[in-house]
Formats: sequence, structure tokens, C-alpha cells
Amino acid sequence: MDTNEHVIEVTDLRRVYGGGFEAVRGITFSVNRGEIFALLGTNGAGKTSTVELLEGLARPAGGRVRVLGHDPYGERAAVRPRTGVMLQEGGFPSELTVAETARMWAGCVSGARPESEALELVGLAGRTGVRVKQLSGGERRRLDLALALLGEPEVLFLDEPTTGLDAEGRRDTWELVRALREAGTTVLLTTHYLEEAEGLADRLAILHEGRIATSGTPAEVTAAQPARISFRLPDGYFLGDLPPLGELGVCGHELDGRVVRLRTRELQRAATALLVWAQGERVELPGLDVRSASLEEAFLGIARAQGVAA
Ligand SMILES: Nc1ncnc2c1ncn2[C@@H]1O[C@H](COP(=O)(O)OP(=O)(O)OP(=O)(O)O)[C@@H](O)[C@H]1O
Repeated sequence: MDTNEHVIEVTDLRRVYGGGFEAVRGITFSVNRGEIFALLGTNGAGKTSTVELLEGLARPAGGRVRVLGHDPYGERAAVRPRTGVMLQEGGFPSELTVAETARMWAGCVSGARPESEALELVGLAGRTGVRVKQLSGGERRRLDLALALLGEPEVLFLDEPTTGLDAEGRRDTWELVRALREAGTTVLLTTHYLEEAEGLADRLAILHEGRIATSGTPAEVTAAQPARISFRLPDGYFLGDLPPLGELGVCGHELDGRVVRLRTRELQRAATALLVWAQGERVELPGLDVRSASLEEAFLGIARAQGVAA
């Protein structure tokens, strides 16, 4: 299998709504076969607007989308049977049972796998006789996912797949998505959960106001953010007693009471210099905490830099 094949290609994509509002303002990215790609962003950043264009539900105002080499809007018949879509709101008839819903949906999918298999995959095998209206919010999300899997899609679009799931349900969904990737499925998902993107995505893009603010592997995106060192000043010491912060490679600091917080892009150098200083002074640095930036910090950093109260 050629894992460098671009299964999704998006070039300078734009979406404009009826009133003239430009929700997607020229975004470019690609997703390789067998990759999990996450779209992150603040509320209203344009994630759903983008995913809907990839799903062929609307025509772009500009730019180009290709899914499996086809235009998903203009060549819907070529793309739709090979993709699975989990929308944010499923909207099934609430009187039908889980089994009936799956059967009805399977009737619309060519070459569908057995409904029982799809329900088993998402952990709903024991709920087949339950009416949709009696399902919990999390169970409905899982039913949505089962329906998206019925056609054994090559490409799966998941719009906030774990919203409303409890911690266990979320972990089960992550495992399932990973297993799908192992089987060669390409997955594009949107999420508000940064740990979901960090733990699941091979690559991600953070959208902000219709543009990609940053993209890359989770490690690349976080590496662009400064790491943090924090500790309490030892008794009798003041901030000015520390070695010159510039020499430690510190790019920002704050003092909160006696707690010092340093930000650095050279974590190893700064931490080493600080520890060497403490050893020379024969003091402990109480509450010492040294950590690389998390995706959450990268996300908040981008939102702050662009003037958003995240
Ligand atoms: N049908 C519509 N008509 C006009 N504007 C719309 C429409 N749908 C969405 N928008 C606007 O487009 C922008 C992007 O919305 P979108 O739903 O794509 O964001 P999102 O990143 O998915 O947000 P969320 O995280 O809140 O789901 C928002 O400002 C939204 O108000």
C-alpha cells in the first residue's frame, strides 16, 4: 500500500455562506492514505464548514477539494460509496430501534457489512432492541459511528466523534479509530478535545477564523511552543539572585508570590543551568516542575496570539 498517496487534497479552499460571511478563507492541506488527521479550532473556526466541503455536502466558493482523486461535490457518485460520514447531529427517527435504524441505513449503502458487525464494533450489540429515543447521548454518537462504518469506507469523516461520551466510551472510540487506521482506513476528524488530537492524530491542523494557524504532527506543533519551568524561590532568595534569565535561554518569566514561572525554547539548557546554580548554592528548588509544551498550550498560545479569549 502506498502510504504517501494523498487520499484527501485541499487547496486554497474557501466557503462563503448566504449572507456573504467567509467561514473558510483559503486553507490547504493533504491527508495520506491510512493517516488520522485532526482538525482543531476554536468555536466557529470553520471545522464543520470544511468537513462538509470534503463530504461533498456543499460546493466550495473557491479552491479545490479532491477525495480519492475526485471532486466530492461534482462527482458524488464516485466518492460517496467509498466514504463514511459521521455528522455532528445524526437525526435518526427516534421511534426506530437501534437494529431497525442500522437495517434502514444499510439498505442505502452498497456492499454494506452486516449491521450486527458494525454495532458490535461500537459496543452497541447489546442494545439492538432499544429505541433511538431511549439511547443516551453517548450511545447515539456510537450509533452514528456504526452507520458511518456500514459501508466499510476507505475514508472516514468524523465530526466531533466523542462529544458526549464518557471517559470509557471515548477511549473505546479511540481504540476503534486506531484499529481502523491499522486496517488502512484514512480518518479525518474534528475535535474539541486536545488530548484526543494529541493521542490519536498522526497530523493535525489548528484552524482559527477560517485559516490554518498551524499544522504538523502533534510533536511538531507543540515543539513550536516554549516549555515551562516552575519552582518556589528558596527561603532568603529573590528573583535577582538567580543566574541572568537571558543566559538560561528564558524567553519569558513571571513571579507569582514566591513561585517563579519561566518559559524557554531551550528546555535542557535552562533546566541544567538552573540545577547547576541550585547545587552551587546548596539549595533545593521547592515544587520544581519542568515540562514541554502540551498541545493545549500550543492551542491557547495560538488563540491568544490572534486576540481570542480562548
Ligand atoms: N449556515 C450558515 N450560515 C451562515 N453562517 C454560518 C452557517 N454555518 C456556520 N456559519 C458560521 O461559519 C463559521 C464557522 O462555523 P463552523 O460550524 O464551521 O465552525 P466550527 O469550527 O465547526 O465550530 P464549532 O467548534 O463551534 O462546531 C461560524 O462563524 C458560523 O457562525
